[in-house]
Amino acid sequence: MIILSTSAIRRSEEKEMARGISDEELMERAGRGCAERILEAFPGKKRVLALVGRGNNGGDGLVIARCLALAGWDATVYLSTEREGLGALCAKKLGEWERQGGQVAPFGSPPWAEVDLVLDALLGIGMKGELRGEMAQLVSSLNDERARRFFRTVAVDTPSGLWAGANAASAAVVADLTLTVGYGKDFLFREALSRFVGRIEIVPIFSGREECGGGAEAIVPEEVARWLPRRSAHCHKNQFGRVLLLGGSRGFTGAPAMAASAAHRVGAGLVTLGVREEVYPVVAAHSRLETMVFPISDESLLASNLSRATVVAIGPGLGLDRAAEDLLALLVEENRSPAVFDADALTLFARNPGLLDRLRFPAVLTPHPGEMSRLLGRKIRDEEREEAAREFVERTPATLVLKGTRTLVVRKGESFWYNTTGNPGLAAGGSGDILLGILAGLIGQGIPPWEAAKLGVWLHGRAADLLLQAREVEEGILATEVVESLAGAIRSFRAAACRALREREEWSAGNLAVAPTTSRAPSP
Ligand SMILES: NC(=O)C1=CN([C@@H]2O[C@H](COP(=O)(O)OP(=O)(O)OC[C@H]3O[C@@H](n4cnc5c(N)ncnc54)[C@H](O)[C@@H]3O)[C@@H](O)[C@H]2O)[C@@H](O)CC1
Ligand SMILES: [K+]
Repeated sequence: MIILSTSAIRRSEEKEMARGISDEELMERAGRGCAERILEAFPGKKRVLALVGRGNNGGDGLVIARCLALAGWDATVYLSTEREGLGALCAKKLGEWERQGGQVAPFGSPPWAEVDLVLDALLGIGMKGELRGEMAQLVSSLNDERARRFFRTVAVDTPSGLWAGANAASAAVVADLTLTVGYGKDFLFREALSRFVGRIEIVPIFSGREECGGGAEAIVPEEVARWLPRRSAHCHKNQFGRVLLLGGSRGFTGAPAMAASAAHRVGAGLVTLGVREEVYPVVAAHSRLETMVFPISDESLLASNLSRATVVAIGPGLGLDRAAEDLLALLVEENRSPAVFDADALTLFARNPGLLDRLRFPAVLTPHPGEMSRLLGRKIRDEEREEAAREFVERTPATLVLKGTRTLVVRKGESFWYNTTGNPGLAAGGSGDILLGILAGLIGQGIPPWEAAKLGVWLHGRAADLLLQAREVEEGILATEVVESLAGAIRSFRAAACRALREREEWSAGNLAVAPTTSRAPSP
């Protein structure tokens, strides 16, 4: 899904209106689409407080509140301004809300107590400059209350206070989830602003499609669904690849086994794991029974596994000694299948950059910011991620997966692709090993590395998001649990693809122009 500037999004809105779609219908599409995603992300009946601003962002918030109330949630609206100050469409949606029996909290005192979720529909892309006046105070209270009452905040379109000129020190809403409307908005994907934005979902509202963005794309489920097609009933294990994983040394016995589990769980046909002799018995004993473990020191086993592999992944717990260097050099010379490089393999490339130039097979490199800094020989700040990534891929045909809150996938001549899934629960040991295994498992099945990289980072984050949804705390999400959540992640991109089809069918049937007529008071 393309990522655009605010002004380009405004132009898309104008084009849609030129097709005969009113601004009210766009608001209904936006509000209903957001509500559906909120109901999915926060299961069970919740208490929601919708903070409503004067413009169309506030109008979106009122449509969302209406939909949530109709779904049985306990919804309350708080207006950030006196009623006379509301824009026309926002005032109309407020009228619909009240006719439905919706509650409006008294002006001046937002009822923070006893809410599970706060909806930030104060300001969207109509925001100009840094926050001012009472709005700045309201946003600051919201952030303080979130910190002490532990509710979740969902931002509608943008976290209020963020705009193209914002920086990490700007006054803005801190959201757990941002539901952005239409297309991605460029500033939302900046790593330095990710602490405000949280997870991003894009809620499509335009029937037409912009062909060309500003050189950046968001990885969204309805698109990644294409890259892992349904299996034919007539299939056998060799069609799903032979993954060869190499790593594991003293003190690092879990990493390669976790990577192997992840490869299995995304559907790899066969997974072979080569580890150092000194840890071979330990890794063989605690790996999954499905994984075939062998000691790398057995040269004939290594050679035969290398020749038969449909993908090789190397790095987790590999070590940085002479033996690790030799293994990497051997791989670079002998391998002809696609390969994924992570962890110690990246540090070894940083020490010996000439090796990277000798790759004669498709490669994916998955550095975290520290490893990226090592590869480029200088420290990379959040603001420099894109520039550094571009500089790196100019030198090599490899696909680069630059990890971060907004993991970036890029290769020479292509747009930047930003991941939209994942949560702070992934900030724990083992996450990178799981991602490596996912990527290897997908590539091994014949998915081209460039697509597999985008699909893989999405799946990895989504698996963690499903865990967070079920546990409601980020703390203590284990990498092994993320592996077991991968089936749910696969199901969820298929469900999203179905939803995208249904939304388009509803729009073309033209049944969203007005609010539902069913008058039903929200639950008390
Ligand atoms: N662009 C589109 O295609 C669509 C936009 N929609 C919604 O409409 C929003 C844009 O609506 P509007 O243009 O009405 O603008 P907003 O609702 O984002 O905000 C406009 C108001 O914000 C106030 N404001 C601006 N800068 C401020 C500052 N620095 N400090 C304090 N207050 C400030 C002004 O009083 C202005 O009236 C989008 O973000 C989205 O939520 C949707 O309804 C559907 C379609
Ligand atoms: K907002």
